[in-house]
Amino acid sequence: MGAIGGVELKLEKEHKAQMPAACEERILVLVRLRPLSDKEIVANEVADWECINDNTILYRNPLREGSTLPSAYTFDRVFRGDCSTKQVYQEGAKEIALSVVNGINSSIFAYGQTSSGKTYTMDGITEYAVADIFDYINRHEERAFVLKFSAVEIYNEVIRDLLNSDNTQLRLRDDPERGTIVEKVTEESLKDLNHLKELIAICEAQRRIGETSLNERSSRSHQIIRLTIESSAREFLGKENSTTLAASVNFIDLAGSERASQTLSTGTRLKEGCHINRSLLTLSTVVRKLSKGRQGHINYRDSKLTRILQPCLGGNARTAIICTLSPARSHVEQTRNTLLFACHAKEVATKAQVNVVMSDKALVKHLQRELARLESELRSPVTPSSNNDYAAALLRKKDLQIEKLEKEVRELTKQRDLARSRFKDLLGMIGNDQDSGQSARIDYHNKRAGDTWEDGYSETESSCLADSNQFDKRIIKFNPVHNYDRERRCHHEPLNNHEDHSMTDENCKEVQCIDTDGTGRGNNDSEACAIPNGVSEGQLALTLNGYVDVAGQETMSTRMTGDREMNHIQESPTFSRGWSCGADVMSVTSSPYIDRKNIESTPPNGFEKSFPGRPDGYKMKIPSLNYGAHSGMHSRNDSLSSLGSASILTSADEKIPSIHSFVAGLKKQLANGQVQGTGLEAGESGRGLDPMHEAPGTPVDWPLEFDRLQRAIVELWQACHVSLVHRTYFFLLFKGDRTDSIYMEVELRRLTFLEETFSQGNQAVEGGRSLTLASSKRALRRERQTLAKLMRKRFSKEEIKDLYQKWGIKLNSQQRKLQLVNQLWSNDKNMNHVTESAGIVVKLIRFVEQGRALKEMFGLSFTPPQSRRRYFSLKNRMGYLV
Ligand SMILES: Nc1ncnc2c1ncn2[C@@H]1O[C@H](COP(=O)(O)OP(=O)(O)OP(=O)(O)O)[C@@H](O)[C@H]1O
Repeated sequence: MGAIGGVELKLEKEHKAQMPAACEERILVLVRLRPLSDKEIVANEVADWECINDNTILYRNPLREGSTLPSAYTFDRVFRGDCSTKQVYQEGAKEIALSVVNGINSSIFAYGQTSSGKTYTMDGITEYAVADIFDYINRHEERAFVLKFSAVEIYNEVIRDLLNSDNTQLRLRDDPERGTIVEKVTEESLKDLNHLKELIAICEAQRRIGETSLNERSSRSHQIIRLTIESSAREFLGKENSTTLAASVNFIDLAGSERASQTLSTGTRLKEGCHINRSLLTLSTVVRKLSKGRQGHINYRDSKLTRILQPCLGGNARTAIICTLSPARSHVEQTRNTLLFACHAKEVATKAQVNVVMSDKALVKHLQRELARLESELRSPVTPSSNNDYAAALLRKKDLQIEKLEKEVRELTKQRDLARSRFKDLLGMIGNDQDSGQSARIDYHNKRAGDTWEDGYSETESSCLADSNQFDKRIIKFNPVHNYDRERRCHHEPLNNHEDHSMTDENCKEVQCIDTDGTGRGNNDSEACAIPNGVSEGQLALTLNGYVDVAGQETMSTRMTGDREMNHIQESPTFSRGWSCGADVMSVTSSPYIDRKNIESTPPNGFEKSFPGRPDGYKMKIPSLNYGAHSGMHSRNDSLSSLGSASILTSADEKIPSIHSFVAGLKKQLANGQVQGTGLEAGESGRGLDPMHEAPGTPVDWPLEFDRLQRAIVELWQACHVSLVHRTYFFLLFKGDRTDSIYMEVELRRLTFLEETFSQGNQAVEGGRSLTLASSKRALRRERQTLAKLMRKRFSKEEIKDLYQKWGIKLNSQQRKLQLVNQLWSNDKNMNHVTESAGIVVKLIRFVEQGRALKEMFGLSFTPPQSRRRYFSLKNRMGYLV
């Protein structure tokens, strides 16, 4: 709907009936096979393609029988070589083209390899369509029409006005209402059909054409002819209730994809060919991505062509694509590429709307009416209306959430008190131990390399594990719009050259317009990595770091800043919570479910301003976990905690509210209708209200979503070569509790970022350390070796034998333990395998799950973890620690 200022506009009945507003439909895909050309006949070319009916084209090549490539392709309509352009128009493109007279944007474009017949087809289609448009105009005298004509070409990524003989380069501009527009393009008012023919002749004369060995008159540019039609009912002209239908039809004759080896291009032709192929490549990438749904970043901005065509590809337009083919055997590869493009295109949906422009008067009138309605609603708030009902329902929902939060607060307070009393007991016992001459203080940092823990886990092993997780200890920038459902790339495969936009002229020579294996990606996803407005890098930064409970000091990992502060052990036994950290996490982690626009318009933490109150003097000091190769100081807990605790980096003096004040403030805001995104003002539900349970987009069907997230994470672990210990730890801690969603999303984003970074061949440099795919692989290999060494210590001979049998390892084979460990976590698709692997790793490293306490290492919890060491040494005396 052509909305002006967000106002819904009324349509004239006649037009509304013909095309309901916002109608989603697939792109119409037509395929036109041309006959063999004279040149091809002379060269004794064979026609390998045949249209076997109106919808199917078949590849018949006796030499290729048994080939795994598809031989039949089905489309909305296919046209044989002897079909005329008029037939293609009448039976294919006409309906779409003529939508324009009803106020619906439409586009017809021809796509195909060089010399396949695009210009031949589009010339005819344009002429027939315009003739029909004039015919329509003549038959509808009750309406006044204004026609405007413009034409541009994109030549070597430069836009030129085809109605203007000077070579001025036109620029593209993004208009908030009209989308991408070509600035300063000439628009001629059309008088009649003859005038139009004259203008088309001018365009033809201006367009860049060159000779190649495949086509004497090869179009070296993409041509876009645009006809804009506005119409109003004469009866209402100049009156208040006058409305205008306004739409454009684009006739687009693309330059043809080409292989330099076939066109024998050199010099200028070769350069043109490179530009042509490059922009067609972007077009095919956009179409391919759109064909898989609109998730993720669509790289329209990678070429001028796709920027201009954006509305035709998934926007407000009806679109028909005519794919032209040569039947010649020598072109089979290009023909297949075109058909592949056509297959993707037929999956792309657009959402055309009737575009209605109101006269200023009508608009003012409409706005006045709207204002009056809103005022009257405001004056009588008790009057039941759908809005009020909605608001009431929303408030009820929020009340329930608050109740739930309060319950949680009570529960957490209880846990905190319990922890405090445990802590006191512990201190008492430490005192006793010290009195008796046995220091219970665990000075991890003074442990020497090679020391062995009482559970037999040596420092060397520990350091290996820690080392393998170095990358966990870096700062990660979130990618707020990245969709983790997007297709996974295999890091072992080379990046698809076809999508390397930095290709040289040399490799351009053989570039094909289609990404045939579908694994390629646009190279310009940088935008997707942007940090949402209003979110500081600090807030977005995660540092994966550890938690160490040292000598009975209560510390929290929820604010790992990675700075010097962490080098200290918290002096005071004050127990603190990381609520503001949690709130930050929400603001970041909720984003996979919301679109970029929402992210950008939503403050990272709607509550920060209202709850400034972390108690003065709050300072969390967390012992540094030194993983450095030189330190030689690794503790068991160091390594364990390094494996994946994710916490948000916030500024050291940030204020953290208590949960009570948070809830109280929340209630107050709700009562005042101030809470952002409560839906009262924007019609959206609960954004930012309860970060734990109502994170925007937190799925209703959590078990299903949990399963999906878990699988995505497991796959990414595998793709990023993440430490097995980390995987195990995470996997066992997060078992489907609804509140796990936060941790899972944090992890998912961390991994998505890593994968993205690795796939681009970049290194993640965080916390002063660099991490590459290769270094992760190496670290993982070392970790597997370390785990293999632990096999003997953790399992009995019989158990090991059973494991070998179960995992299909020959009892007399070499390096059996390593073979076994190499199999662990190797199948990211099989959750049974994953569970079994986790079970073995857990035993190897002797983790004991401690529920919430350990979850804290991943960033959010209010319960202090117990020291493993203390657990072992004191458990007999302190049953409640178990
Ligand atoms: N369906 C058809 N029937 C008869 N001749 C055709 C047909 N399609 C194309 N031709 C002829 O094939 C030749 C190449 O066609 P055209 O120039 O339209 O190809 P193109 O795809 O636009 O090429 P390029 O991308 O190089 O501009 C022309 O001589 C044209 O007349």
